[in-house]
Amino acid sequence: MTSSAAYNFNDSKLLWTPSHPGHATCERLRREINMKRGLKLKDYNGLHAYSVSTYTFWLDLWDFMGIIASVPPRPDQIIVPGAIPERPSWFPSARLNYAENLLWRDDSAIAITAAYEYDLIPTRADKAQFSGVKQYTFHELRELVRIMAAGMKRAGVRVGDRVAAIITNSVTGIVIALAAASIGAIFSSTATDMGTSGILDRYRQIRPKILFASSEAVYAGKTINITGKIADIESDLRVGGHGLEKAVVLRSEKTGDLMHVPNCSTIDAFLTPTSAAEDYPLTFEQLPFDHPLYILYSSGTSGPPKCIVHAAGGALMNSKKDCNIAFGISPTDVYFQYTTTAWMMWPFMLSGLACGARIVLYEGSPFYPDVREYLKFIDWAGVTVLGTSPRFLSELQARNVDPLSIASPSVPFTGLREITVTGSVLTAQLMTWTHNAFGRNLHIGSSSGGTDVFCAFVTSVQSFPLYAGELQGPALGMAVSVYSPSGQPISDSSCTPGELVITRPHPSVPLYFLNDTPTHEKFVSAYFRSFPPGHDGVPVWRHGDFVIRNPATGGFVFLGRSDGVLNPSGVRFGSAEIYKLVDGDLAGLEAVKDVLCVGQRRKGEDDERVLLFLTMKEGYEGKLGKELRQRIRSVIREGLSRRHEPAGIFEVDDIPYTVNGKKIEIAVKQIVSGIDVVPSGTVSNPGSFKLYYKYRDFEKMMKEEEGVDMGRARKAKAKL
Ligand SMILES: CC(=O)CC(=O)O
Repeated sequence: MTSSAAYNFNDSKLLWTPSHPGHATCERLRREINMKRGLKLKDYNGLHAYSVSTYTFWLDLWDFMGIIASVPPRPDQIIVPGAIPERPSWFPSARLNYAENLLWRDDSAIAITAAYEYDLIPTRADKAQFSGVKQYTFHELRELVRIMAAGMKRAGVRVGDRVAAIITNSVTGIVIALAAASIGAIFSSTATDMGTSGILDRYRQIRPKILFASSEAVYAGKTINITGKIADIESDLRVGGHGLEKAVVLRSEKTGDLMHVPNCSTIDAFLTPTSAAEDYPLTFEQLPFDHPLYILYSSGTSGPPKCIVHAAGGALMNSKKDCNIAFGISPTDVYFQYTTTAWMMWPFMLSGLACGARIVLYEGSPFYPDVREYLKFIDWAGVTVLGTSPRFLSELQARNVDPLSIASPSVPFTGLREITVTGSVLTAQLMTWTHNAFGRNLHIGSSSGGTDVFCAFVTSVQSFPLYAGELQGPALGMAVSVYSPSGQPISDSSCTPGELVITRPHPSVPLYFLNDTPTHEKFVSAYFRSFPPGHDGVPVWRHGDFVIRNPATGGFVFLGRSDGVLNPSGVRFGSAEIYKLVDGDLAGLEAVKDVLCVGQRRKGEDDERVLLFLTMKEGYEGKLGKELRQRIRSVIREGLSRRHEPAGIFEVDDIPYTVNGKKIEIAVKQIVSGIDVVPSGTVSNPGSFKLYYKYRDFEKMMKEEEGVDMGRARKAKAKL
C-alpha cells in the first residue's frame, strides 16, 4: 500500500505583505474584466477561477496586454480543434507578428543593457566603473533588427525556415532572434559552452538553413576561442547533409575583431548590402497565432533531446502574462534574468521588451571576477526585477555574502522590488535568507513551469501575502490541479502531495515535437498519457512535478520531480523535503555543501531505499563521520519521520547538474538502481555520473563508507 506522508505546514511563515494590493497589475486586470463583463470577481482567486472557466479570458488578456495584431481575434474563434487532438488551435483568424510585439517602442530610452563578466573587472581608478557595459536604445534595437533581417532576406530566409545560433547572451542574439521572427522564420539557440555533440544532437534534428555563431565562450575568467568547434559543426550540418546553407561568424565581443572560420561568412559581409535596393526596411510578416516561433529542447539527461516547437502567439501571450501580470513588469522596470541562451528563460525574458521594459543581459559567471562586483552591477544597472535561481542564492548564503553591505553604500538596491526565482525548488529557509539579505520590502516570487510550456504554471501573486517556501498561486489561465497516482483530484484540505496536472488547454502548449511519428506519439505520451481525460473529455497534462497545496494560504510547495519521488516502505515523499532539512547551515550542518537524495530500487528487492549523497564544504572534505551521519539522520527523523531516514549517507566529490542549474536526480536514481546512463550535452558536469555506479553495491559501500555490515545487521534484526 502507498500512502503519502501528511505534510507539515507549520513553517509557513508570513514573509511579506503587499503594501498596496490594489496597485498590483493582476488587480487592474480583475477590475477591467469586472467592468467589461459585468462581473464581481473579488480577488485573485476569483480572477483565476474566471480565467479557467471560460476561454474568453484569453480575449480579455489580449486586450489588457495590448497585443498588436493586423487582424484581431474573432470572439467566436478563440479555440478550435487542431491537427493533434490534444493540442487545439488558438485564435485561428488572428494575424500578428511576435517581433512587432517586442519592438513596439521606437524611442531613445534604453532597451538593453548588456554586460560580459570581464566588463565587471574594476579598471583604472580614473575610469568610471562598468564603462565597458553596452547600452542600446529601443530605436537602435529596431535598427539593428532591420539590418539583420535585411541580411537574412538577402540570404533567402523565408517564412518557416530555421535559423539557429550558437551564441552568448548578447544583444546580437536578441537581434538575430527578432530578425528571424520578423520574417516568420523559426529560431533556436544554444550556449557557446555546449559541446559539439550536444549542439549537433540538436541542430541535426532541426536542420537550420542558416547558422550564426559567436567565436568565443566566456566563463569564469576564461575567454575561449571556439572557432574550431564552429568549423566542425558547420561542416557536419552542411557537408553532412543536414540542410545548412550558410554559416555566419560574429565579431569577437571582447576585442571587436572580425573572426574568420573556413566556409563561413563574416558578420560584416553578411550585413553589407550590395546595393541600396537590397537594404530592406523593417517589416513584420503577419502570421497566424499558431505560427511556429521557437524550438526549445527537453533537458533529457540521456539520449538526444526532444525538439519542442512553440507557437508565436502562445509564447508571446503566456510569457508576457507572466512578466506583466505575475512580476508586474511595466515600461518603468529594468528586468534582469540571469540565463544562458540554452535555457527557456532566455526567450522568456525577451517578453520584458514586450512590456516596454529595459532588459539586462549578462554573459559569464556571476562569481567572476567577484560576486560582489556582480551585485554592484545589478545595483548600478538599476535592476527592479531580478530573475535568479536557488543555486545562486544558496551559493551567496554559503559564502556569507551580504548584498546590502556591498551595493552603493547609501541606499543599496534602491529600485529592486522583486526577485523572481526559478530552476529548482526554493526552500523556505533560502527564501527567508534572501528576504533578509536583500532587504525586507522585496517580494520574492518563486515560479515553476518550464521549457515545455514557455511559461509558469504556478507563480507570484503580487496582491497576496507571501509565505516562506511557497509559490503563491496558480498562474492565470492555468487550470492547475493535484492528482493522486490513480488520477483522482486531491483536495487541498487533505494536506496530501501528488502530481501537478493541468486540466485545460492554454495557448502555449507546444505545437508538436519535430521528428515525431505521424500520430505525434512522442508528444502525446510525453504529456497526456499518464491520466485519462477529465470528465469533460479534455486531456490532462502531467508535468512531472510532485507538489502540495497549503489549504490555509492557497500557496504551493514543490517537493521535487515526481519521477524522483521517494517511496520507502510505501511512504511517498519528495526529495525537497529532505533538502529543506539538510540544507547547509540549518541544524548545525555547516559542513554540508550540497545534497542529492534519490531512491534505489534493485532487482529482486520489493522496497526502495533512500540514499543521500553529500558534497562537503572546503576544509570538511573527507570528514563525513559517524557523528555527522547521526546528526543528519536525527534531523530527518525529527523533521519528518523515522521512515524518511536515508538507508545510506555517502560523501561524493560532485553532484550532477544540468547546464541550467537543475540537480539531476533521475539519472542518478537509474544509475544506482542498475541502469547505465550516458550523459547528454545537457549535463554540465558529465564526469560526475561515474561517481555513482559503485553505489549499486549498496552493502559493499555501506561497509566501506559507513562501516556497517548490512548482512550482519539484517541477521541481528531477524533474531529480534
Ligand atoms: C519557469 C521555469 O520553470 C523555468 C525552469 O525551471 O526551467
